Amino acid sequence: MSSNQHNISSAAYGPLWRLLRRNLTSEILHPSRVRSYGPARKWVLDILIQRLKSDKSGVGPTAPDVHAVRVVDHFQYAMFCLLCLMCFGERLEEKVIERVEEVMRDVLLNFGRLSVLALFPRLSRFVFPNRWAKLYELKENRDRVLIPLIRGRGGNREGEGTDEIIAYVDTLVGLTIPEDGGRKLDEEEIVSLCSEFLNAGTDTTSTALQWIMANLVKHQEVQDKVFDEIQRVVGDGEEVREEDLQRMTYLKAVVLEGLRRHPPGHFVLPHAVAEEVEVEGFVVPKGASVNFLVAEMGWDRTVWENPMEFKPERFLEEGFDFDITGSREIKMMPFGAGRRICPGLGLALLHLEYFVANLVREFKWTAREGDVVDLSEKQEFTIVMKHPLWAHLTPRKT
Ligand code: HEM
Repeated sequence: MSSNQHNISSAAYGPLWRLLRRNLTSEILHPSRVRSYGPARKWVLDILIQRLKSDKSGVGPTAPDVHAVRVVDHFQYAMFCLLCLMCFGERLEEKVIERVEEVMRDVLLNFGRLSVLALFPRLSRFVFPNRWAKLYELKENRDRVLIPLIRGRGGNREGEGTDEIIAYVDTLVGLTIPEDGGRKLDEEEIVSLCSEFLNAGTDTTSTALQWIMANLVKHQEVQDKVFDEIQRVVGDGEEVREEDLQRMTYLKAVVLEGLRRHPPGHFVLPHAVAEEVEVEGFVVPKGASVNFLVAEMGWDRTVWENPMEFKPERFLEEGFDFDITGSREIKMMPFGAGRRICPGLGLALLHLEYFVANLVREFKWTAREGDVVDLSEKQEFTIVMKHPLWAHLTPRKT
């Protein structure tokens, strides 16, 4: 994630940022609200399973009954669907979702190239006119697809108390800013916050999901244990539901191990130092930009035994009360730590546990014939698999 995508919320850590963060965490990411999105999760799960089943791209002539699927695009689509629903409150048509996804992806893919414009706005207009043109084009495309969705919603909150979903957009349209004369957010600000919501939660979660599933393909014994736990807890139920996940400690350990071994971001967002401070003899001046080696922390040999191994059991050893928020101690911090910690942490963990459990319940995941799962990394918006996962998906229920 990058600071520029958070142009409102991270522009200044001040009253507006606090207001927006409180709105997001209490209105949308609060556990009770997240629970109300349960039917949406099931809807998206069904879409995902359907897409995985009907993807014939890997079926060879010798194995027509077994699917080998390149899973990453399906994961991304599923996470995006779910966040679109939370953002705009509607089960949008597939075509609309694809269009929104396309423009948002374009923004992400160009991000690295365009971030220099924010550093030297005046000079860069002469040096990089084409990049400025691209920036305006991206913004126009984004506005063209997001503004109708925002206006269509109308920002009413009448759904509260009924079955209708409260969407992030509704909460933003209803927001007033006391410190700024009680004004409302303008449309541009709302577009920007919706983009942040969609971007921050899609790639991070789908990347983590891919890494975890890759490890379950590579380590069949871990996948078997996840499946045994599902059978024990859910039996023949229709779906592993949010409430079932609370009783699945091995699954939780698998997700944590995935985030430790393959954090989607190797750094947090850049942070500016508010006051000059001395840390272990080093003076860090006011205004300096600092960051944290997130991945290195999770791989630290002085903290973790055989850190490069995928071994979920390590999280079970002490009775499973691992603190991923870093409020007691910091052994890993895939979501950051402190007041800027990822506000989507709870939602992300829920989505990862929910999809891993249901995907393992639906299919046995094995490597594509002749393939070895390659865990090399590549830097994109997040740290992705250099060679995306292809897996044979054998339905467990016949
Ligand atoms: C596995 C999934 C995810 C990971 C690993 C992750 C990680 C992070 C990290 C490292 C940060 C920066 C923290 C810092 O600067 O100290 C962050 C910020 C943020 N994340 Fe997440 N995130 C994930 C999912 C989500 C989801 C699902 C959402 C919401 C829908 C979300 C919303 C945000 C927002 C809005 C920020 C910016 C917060 C601010 O400006 O203070 N993230 N995330």
